[in-house]
Amino acid sequence: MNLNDTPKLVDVLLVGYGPVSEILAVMLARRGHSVAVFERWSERYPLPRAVCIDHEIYRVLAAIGMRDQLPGVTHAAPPYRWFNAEWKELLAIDWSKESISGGTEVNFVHQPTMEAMFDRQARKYAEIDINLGCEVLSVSQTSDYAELTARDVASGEQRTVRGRYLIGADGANSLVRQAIGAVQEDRGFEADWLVIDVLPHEGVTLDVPAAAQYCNPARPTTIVPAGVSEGRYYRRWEFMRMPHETREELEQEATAWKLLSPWVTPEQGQMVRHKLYTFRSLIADRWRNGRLLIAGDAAHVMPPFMGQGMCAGLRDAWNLSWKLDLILKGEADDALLDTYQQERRPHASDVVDLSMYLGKVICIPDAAAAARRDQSFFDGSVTPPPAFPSLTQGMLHKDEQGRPLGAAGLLSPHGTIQRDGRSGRYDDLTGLGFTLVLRSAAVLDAMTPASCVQLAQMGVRTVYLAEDASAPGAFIDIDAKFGPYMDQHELAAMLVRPDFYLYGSAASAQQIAPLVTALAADYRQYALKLALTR
Ligand SMILES: O=C(O)/C=C/c1cccc(O)c1
Repeated sequence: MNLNDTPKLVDVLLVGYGPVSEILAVMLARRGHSVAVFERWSERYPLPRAVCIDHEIYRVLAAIGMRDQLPGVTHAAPPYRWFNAEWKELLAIDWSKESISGGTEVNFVHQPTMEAMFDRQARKYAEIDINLGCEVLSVSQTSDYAELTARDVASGEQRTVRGRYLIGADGANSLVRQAIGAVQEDRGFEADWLVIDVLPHEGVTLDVPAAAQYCNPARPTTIVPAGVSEGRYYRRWEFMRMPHETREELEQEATAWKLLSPWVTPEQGQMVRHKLYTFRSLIADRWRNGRLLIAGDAAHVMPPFMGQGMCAGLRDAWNLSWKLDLILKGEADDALLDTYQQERRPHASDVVDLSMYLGKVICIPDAAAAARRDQSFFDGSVTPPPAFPSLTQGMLHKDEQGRPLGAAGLLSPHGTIQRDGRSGRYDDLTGLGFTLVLRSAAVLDAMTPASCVQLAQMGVRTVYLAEDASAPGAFIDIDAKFGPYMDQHELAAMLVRPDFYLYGSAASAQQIAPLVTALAADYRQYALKLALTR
């Protein structure tokens, strides 16, 4: 394009090309929407940052076309254990246990390898126009479009592009966040840590804890896997900067090897990176202004101890994608996008708090304070960590005070099923729209004809658990993911949204009619015409 062309109009402009942007581009393109991405750097960021994806994100990535690639770039997490200076366990988070989505709670990834996979996926779509080496200089909007001006870093040439929406996934120093007038709320966590990744030499097995926080006040230390690439398993260490140390001292390669020496030596492995990061806790007060939105680190930054930094950003993308899809197709009102911040901000905020809780456990460089912490864990007087959040606001079945009713806002389960003579993952066999999942055929039989008609008009499919999957809508819960979940939450029915969260639930067949009526009211409020089919 040269300078004098009329600015091109695409569906969505994306600023930044990290994992959130890559995945959002794929999510939109696979629904046929045009996307233009602008990224200042012409090379991918070479250093791994995140190392974790949780079960929900694994399910999302599988659902958007990467199911077959994921096993090659992830590995199951071991239990995540927290120790004091004497290696007595303070806290254990079982990341290895079976999750409601199937597979372990957490998987470890080598971020550059996973991002290369995301990039390959994005480049399969003609709908995605990737502009690397193009720095976004300014962002603006009118009532009809969003606009950005970008400068080709190599040639200096500038161009202006328009999109119906513009998403800033442009990192912690987001230009788009400034453009929407958002202010970062600082939750007050700040600590410098040296982050080191090591690739053990071939054939070397290191004698190190599988995944641990070593809460030694003399040197708080993280020891975790760092993913797999081409069959080689990486490891990560993180060392907190002590009050008497300078950042420069800590960042020396010699210092890094000295800190690693109890665990690994140059004879055993290659140090592939070492970099000092300041872990902080920030959340933007505003995630949307008209056609401009932010996602990922632009909207929230958290300490890494819960492994949720990238997951939170990918959740933003997933939440945005089904709403943007409907709006861009003319099947929902733009007001649906208001539910993005309503849903994602409180969730991300709780994850920031949870990450800070963990950060405050380990970031104690004072021996007396650490002894008090240890004692509080041993005598049980410690405040337990907050629970992992669900959705609490937005497009959910709520009471008159705006509180979620029943199981509304929980993440739904996922598993292997049999349906229509085929066995496979539920998402692959059932599709991704609004779906009413019933506990049994008896619940289906007890539904009112009016509810069945309303559901059909809204494009909501109905499926039910059965012993025999020959009837339409019947499926066999092969690995017992759905039945036990529904029994645990006492659900006769759960109404699942396109992003796998429960819009609402019914404890009995009789409660399905008000649930369906509530969904119909939300359909009217957001002018939803038809639910997604795939
Ligand atoms: O994936 C991330 O962003 C961070 C992962 C992680 C996991 C465990 C301990 C840490 O300090 C970081």
